[in-house]
Amino acid sequence: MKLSQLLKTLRVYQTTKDINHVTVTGIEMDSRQVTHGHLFICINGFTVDGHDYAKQAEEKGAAAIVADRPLDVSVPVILVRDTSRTMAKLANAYYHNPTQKFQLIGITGTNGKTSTSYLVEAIFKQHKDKTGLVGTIQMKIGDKEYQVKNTTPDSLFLQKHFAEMVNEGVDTAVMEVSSHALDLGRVHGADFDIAVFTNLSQDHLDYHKDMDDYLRAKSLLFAQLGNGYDATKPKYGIVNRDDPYYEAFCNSTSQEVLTYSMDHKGDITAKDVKLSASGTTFTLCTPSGDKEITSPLIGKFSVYNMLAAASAAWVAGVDLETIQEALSTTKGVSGRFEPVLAGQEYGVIVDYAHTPDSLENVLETIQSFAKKKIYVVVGCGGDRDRTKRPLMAKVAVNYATEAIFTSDNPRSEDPESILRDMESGVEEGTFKTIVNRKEAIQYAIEQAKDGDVVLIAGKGHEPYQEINGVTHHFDDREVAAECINDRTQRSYRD
Ligand SMILES: CC(=O)N[C@H]1[C@@H](OP(=O)(O)OP(=O)(O)OC[C@H]2O[C@@H](n3ccc(=O)[nH]c3=O)[C@H](O)[C@@H]2O)O[C@H](CO)[C@@H](O)[C@@H]1O[C@H](C)C(=O)N[C@@H](C)C(=O)N[C@H](CCC(=O)O)C(=O)O
Ligand SMILES: Nc1ncnc2c1ncn2[C@@H]1O[C@H](COP(=O)(O)OP(=O)(O)OP(=O)(O)O)[C@@H](O)[C@H]1O
Ligand SMILES: N[C@H](CCC[C@H](N)C(=O)O)C(=O)O
Ligand SMILES: [Mg+2]
Repeated sequence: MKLSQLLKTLRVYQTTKDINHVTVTGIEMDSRQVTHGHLFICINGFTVDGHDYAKQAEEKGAAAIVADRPLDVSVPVILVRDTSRTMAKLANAYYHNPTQKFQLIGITGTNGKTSTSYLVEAIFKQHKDKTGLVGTIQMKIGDKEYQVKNTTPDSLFLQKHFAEMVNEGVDTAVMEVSSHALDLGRVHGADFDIAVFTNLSQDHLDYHKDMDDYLRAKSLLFAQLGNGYDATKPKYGIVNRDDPYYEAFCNSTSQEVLTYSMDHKGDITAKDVKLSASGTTFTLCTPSGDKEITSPLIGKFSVYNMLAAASAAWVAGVDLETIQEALSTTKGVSGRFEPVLAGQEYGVIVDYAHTPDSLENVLETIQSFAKKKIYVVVGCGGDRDRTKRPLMAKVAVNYATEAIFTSDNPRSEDPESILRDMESGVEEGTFKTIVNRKEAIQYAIEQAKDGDVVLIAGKGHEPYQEINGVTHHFDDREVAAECINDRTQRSYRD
């Protein structure tokens, strides 16, 4: 593509050299990936400054470089104010505005994004759409799966894969939109048709200054709904009416908003909700009629996720029978309230709860059906929100018969000091600390008796544990199954 053509998408920029004859063969933000003819964009990151790699990009064949300051290179430099946002604009233009060519549903909120996204995917699959999905666990185009590093990847990765979705004939894509992504402009230029808000509670206060700042970032998804695109195309915001922050989301968009609710009046609601250890039934009430839903998903929070997904589908025009069929047959997502079944007589559940609110939701659910004792194995991630640590510890102690504090992903932090932060939220003598996660899981499983439940929280689907910058293979489900089998074998021998 001619660079001058690509730059038409920017209003304010300067070039250090004539660019009329420059053609670019791709856009790259990582100098190590640059090949001949690429346009290299310098991003000032959290770890290093991409401007320091401009020379390397030139040596590797970059045809031009986008920067926010003059550089000592001989290829043309395009000077802009904000290279991150410019990258989103350029990527969008380079891949020919892919998100205008299919329906895009964005989901934001503290908890439930991944769970809701798979429900949305299931409904649109049932509707015979070809689907795309971007989120914490993976990216999918149809049934093809791709690994992702971030819940919401950078704009370059996103636009490139949105273009692939167009080529693969995707009709509807659903994606999780993290607060980091919104704040850093990773979804800048993505043309969302429907924006869904699940809920807001404390998380990520390492990155965001305070809850107001976190809310501001989250609400950007609603703020960008329909901005700068074809005004005749309907856009909708979908908001959880029962969340204390619902008004802020309603007020963040100029588009029409629909609410879903269990406890208030809403456009889409759930009535006669029956929760049990084996699943959930409720009546889905919509402006176009009611449907009985019988779902294998467990817990009140799952009803919220189903309401959010049903609302997005309903507003997109999916018929109620299709929504009913999909919700009734869709099983849980990997690592979300996932039972470990190894023939034991006590329950073992692996769950991705890593915030105070999600931990409380999951424990409330377990408490409602647990016949006897509840053991909770939980830790908190290193290099992340420290202030949620004592709160998570408190929730665990409040609900558990025995709470076992352990390591999650300590990352670069000292595991012991993360545990001290957790312990500061609870009284001495109300918990046990076992730093090694495997030993903590083993301990809980050894205690459990017939009818008890062991919750292993925080890591869900993650197949690794990051300790001191090194990533080791570690899967809570595998470790739990090993511990159960080990105990069973010993009991045969005794
Ligand atoms: C804090 C944060 O968001 N960091 C993201 C950021 O990394 P960074 O700023 O450290 O990047 P950097 O290493 O400083 O590099 C800066 C620039 O120099 C370039 N570079 C670097 C080295 C080199 O040799 N040559 C070169 O050109 C890099 O390609 C980059 O363009 O940019 C990277 C590329 O897009 C991201 O993968 C990375 O996410 C890291 C892995 C991360 O953990 N992010 C978390 C906090 C996050 O974003 N989480 C949310 C989910 C939260 C939720 O649960 O809701 C998410 O959406 O994933
Ligand atoms: N609607 C909900 N409200 C509260 N907690 C929920 C809800 N849905 C799921 N959870 C709990 O939160 C955990 C994480 O769920 P999920 O992965 O769907 O959230 P997420 O928003 O994608 O999280 P992340 O920000 O880490 O990507 C689940 O394992 C469950 O414990
Ligand atoms: N998306 C979340 C994942 C947390 C998972 C938990 N296991 C941890 O490592 O803290 C985050 O980046 O905060
Ligand atoms: Mg997620």
